[in-house]
Amino acid sequence: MKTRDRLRIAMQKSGRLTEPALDLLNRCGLSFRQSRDKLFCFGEGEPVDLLLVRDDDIPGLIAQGVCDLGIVGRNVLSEYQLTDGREAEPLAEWRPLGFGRCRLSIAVPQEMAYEEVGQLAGRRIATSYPGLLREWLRTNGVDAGVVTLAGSVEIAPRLGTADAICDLVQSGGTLVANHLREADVLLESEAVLAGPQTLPVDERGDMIELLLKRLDGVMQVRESRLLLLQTSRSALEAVTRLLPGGPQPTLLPVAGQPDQLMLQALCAGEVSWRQLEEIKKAGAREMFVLPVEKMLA
Ligand SMILES: Nc1ncnc2c1ncn2[C@@H]1O[C@H](COP(=O)(O)OP(=O)(O)OP(=O)(O)O)[C@@H](O)[C@H]1O
Ligand SMILES: O=P(O)(O)OC[C@H]1O[C@H](OP(=O)(O)OP(=O)(O)O)[C@H](O)[C@@H]1O
Ligand SMILES: [Mg+2]
Repeated sequence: MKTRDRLRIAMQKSGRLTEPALDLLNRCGLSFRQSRDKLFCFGEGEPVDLLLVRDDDIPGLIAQGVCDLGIVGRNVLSEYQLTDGREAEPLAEWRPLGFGRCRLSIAVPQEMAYEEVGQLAGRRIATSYPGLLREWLRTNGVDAGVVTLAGSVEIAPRLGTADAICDLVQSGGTLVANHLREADVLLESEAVLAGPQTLPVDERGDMIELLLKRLDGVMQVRESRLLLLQTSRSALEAVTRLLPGGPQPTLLPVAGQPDQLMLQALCAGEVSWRQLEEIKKAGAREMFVLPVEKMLA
């Protein structure tokens, strides 16, 4: 295949992962002009374009070299490796992306007793993930029937076409609505940045490295908060002891108030109202919690 000089990333055209994936790429400094047919988006600043496709097609497009990277659920990537991509070189999960979190689980009718996986022996399990299900049954030494369905898997037990299902669960609402309960978890999933094991040794490889660095920065600051407060020097020790984890705070003098200090601390996660109230009780005032937009260490 002719090598391309622009990086091409595959992502879901329309679905749960579309918005958060675009948002993440924007935060990495990438912006796109959408083409009229909406299948191809031309990157405006950097030489990075998007291909908008069904999520199921993403691993195959990477394996064929049509795209260099893809944003796809781990569930879809793993299923591909165990089925259509069995013969191909395995793809790599370059980064977990922290959205599209769900799990692939076995669910059984509410009235069915389920203590352990052995009870599935001889039963029929409906799923859209036959590769992952067969692999899990094999590692657990259970011989069960696998009924492959493209969708609406949760209705199969009621229709009598299966005894249990293996499907994605997030809140559990779909299971409850269908009188099913979660019995076992096969896979914890989230959206991942997928790509080949080895990066191309050209400008695209350099661009991928740059993108991974920006992505790491974005992921790091996403949860971070900058805490600003004022404290007297005498209360400094008590206030510092209560600060949420993170690097050492920075202290700045306050003009005209020699006994006062301005403290600036980067916190690894949310700062709750309760934490703020405790820090205030220890002697701090003028407190601000700010989201962090970009960070370059
Ligand atoms: N209820 C959920 N909550 C959170 N993430 C989910 C949920 N269901 C699925 N996901 C994740 O989001 C991915 C995309 O889900 P979506 O329902 O949009 O896919 P789809 O219907 O297969 O779309 P496509 O038309 O692209 O094939 C799933 O593969 C999974 O990784
Ligand atoms: O545990 P829950 O929060 O209910 O989420 C789980 C449901 O979400 C997904 O379906 P989706 O809503 O995308 O519908 P679809 O697969 O029928 O398009 C998945 O296939 C489950 O059915
Ligand atoms: Mg799909």
